[in-house]
Amino acid sequence: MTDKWKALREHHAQVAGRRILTLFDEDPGRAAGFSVRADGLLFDFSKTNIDAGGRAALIALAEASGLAEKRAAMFSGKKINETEGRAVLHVALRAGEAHRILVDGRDVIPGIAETLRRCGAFAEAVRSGAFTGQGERITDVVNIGIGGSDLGPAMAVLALAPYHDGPRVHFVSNVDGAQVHDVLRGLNPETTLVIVASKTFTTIETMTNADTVRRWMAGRVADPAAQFAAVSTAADKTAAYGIAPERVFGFGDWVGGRYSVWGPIGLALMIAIGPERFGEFLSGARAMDEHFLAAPFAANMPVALALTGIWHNQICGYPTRAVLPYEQRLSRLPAYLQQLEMESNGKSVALDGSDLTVQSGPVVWGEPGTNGQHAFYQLIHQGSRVVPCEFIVARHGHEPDLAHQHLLLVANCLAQSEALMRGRSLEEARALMAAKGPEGEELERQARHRVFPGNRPSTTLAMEKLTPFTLGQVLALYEHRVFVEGVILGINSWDQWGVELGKELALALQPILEGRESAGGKDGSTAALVAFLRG
Ligand SMILES: O=P(O)(O)OC[C@H]1O[C@](O)(CO)[C@@H](O)[C@@H]1O
Repeated sequence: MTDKWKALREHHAQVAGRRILTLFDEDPGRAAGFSVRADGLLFDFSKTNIDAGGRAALIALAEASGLAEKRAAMFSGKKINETEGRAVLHVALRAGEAHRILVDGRDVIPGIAETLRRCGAFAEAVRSGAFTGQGERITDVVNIGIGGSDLGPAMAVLALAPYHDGPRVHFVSNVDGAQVHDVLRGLNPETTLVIVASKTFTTIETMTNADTVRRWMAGRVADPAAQFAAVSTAADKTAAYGIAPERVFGFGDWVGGRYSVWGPIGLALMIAIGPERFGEFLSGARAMDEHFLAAPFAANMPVALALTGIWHNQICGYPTRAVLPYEQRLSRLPAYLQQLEMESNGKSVALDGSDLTVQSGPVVWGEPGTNGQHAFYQLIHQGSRVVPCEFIVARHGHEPDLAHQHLLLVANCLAQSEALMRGRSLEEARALMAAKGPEGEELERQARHRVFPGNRPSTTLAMEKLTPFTLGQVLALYEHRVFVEGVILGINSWDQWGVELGKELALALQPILEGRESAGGKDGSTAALVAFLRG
């Protein structure tokens, strides 16, 4: 463990248990001092136990990790994905044509621009009815993909529902046939466009679902392949699958699946909201990239979000963090962030192959408010574990005639972070109960149940309104947060070897479940479950 980590731990030992509220008494300017603004976004981390000394120690840790150099390396196309020998260039997908980024001596920007133009033209053709498949205007689009080839576009289509003016868009990801069955029910094969989205074009769930949908279509249309498009890095495999090259949209292996919504994996979103709005989504991300590159660490939003994460997880030892959007249309954001954060930073081996000496990245979970308030907030307020909460809220909704409901939503969001910090003391609980009647031991017993320990940290990310631009900003903010945390932990955030073993074992279990092979070599539990579940 380096001196910087030790310094942080020592600082934490001195301030642990201190009431966050006292920091506001000591520093009336705390709310402004411990928040960061960027292009209309406000990130407030003042309701945490980070003080000036803690922030300085966190920034020193970030500086010592080589963050500035690694950030420059990522943006310039260096092969920072060391275990796979790849550059990491999702930022190139939104950089704009004025840039030049070399990978293996070749500028990747012209290819990206060309693919974006092709996607835009195809999306427009589908939206306008110029693309008719085999006869009729497309009414429904089915995106088949999983992980990064599903979560990004599925989350964003939902988030940007007010801008949705294209055909209906559906998503199939799970190998559970129930999902594809339910999605296809009610769709007309003659007016359905299928997008097979898979970076590798080998993922078993996606290819199995694609086969199922192709069979469904073949029952009604002469040439199902004419209504299939593909998004993939594997042009040879999409061709072998029979998808015409003019409907295949590629991207480089330097875009990780969970970072790929900005390119052709976003095609379903582009069809839903149109290329122009999609361009605004990219502009929002680009604005966050520029901020991330230019702002000093102390005023840098992704750095502040990441350092708050490091403080809570690796220093305070809180093993999870909750993402709580007070925005129903962001209901898939926690799932999206689960993949982004946990597939990126859920690793306990450092870049040099040694074991990490600190905790790997945290468990990320969440649900939109106010729904979560009526489900799991009980534990957040009174459970024995501390869960740092990340609130997300917008000043305005999209429904002016329901502004009173939006105001209630905002009030709830602010009330929760206030309640988490402030809590309710035993004395306050006693006074509350005394007014209701019980006395003596009964009053004491009842009061204890109504105590809130408080002093529970939270952050709030606030925006004007959830638009394509602000959604782009928010997603890029979280991407860069993951990057900064990964650099500080000294891990490779860009691979995902941890998903491989289960895939291999599932393949080996198929013939056993079919009864073609014996469960002989399996452990007792797996063999018994096979016996129970076999056909
Ligand atoms: O786009 P593909 O190649 O089908 O992969 C889907 C997902 O599977 C994973 O590789 C994990 O299994 C993710 O990283 C990825 O987003």
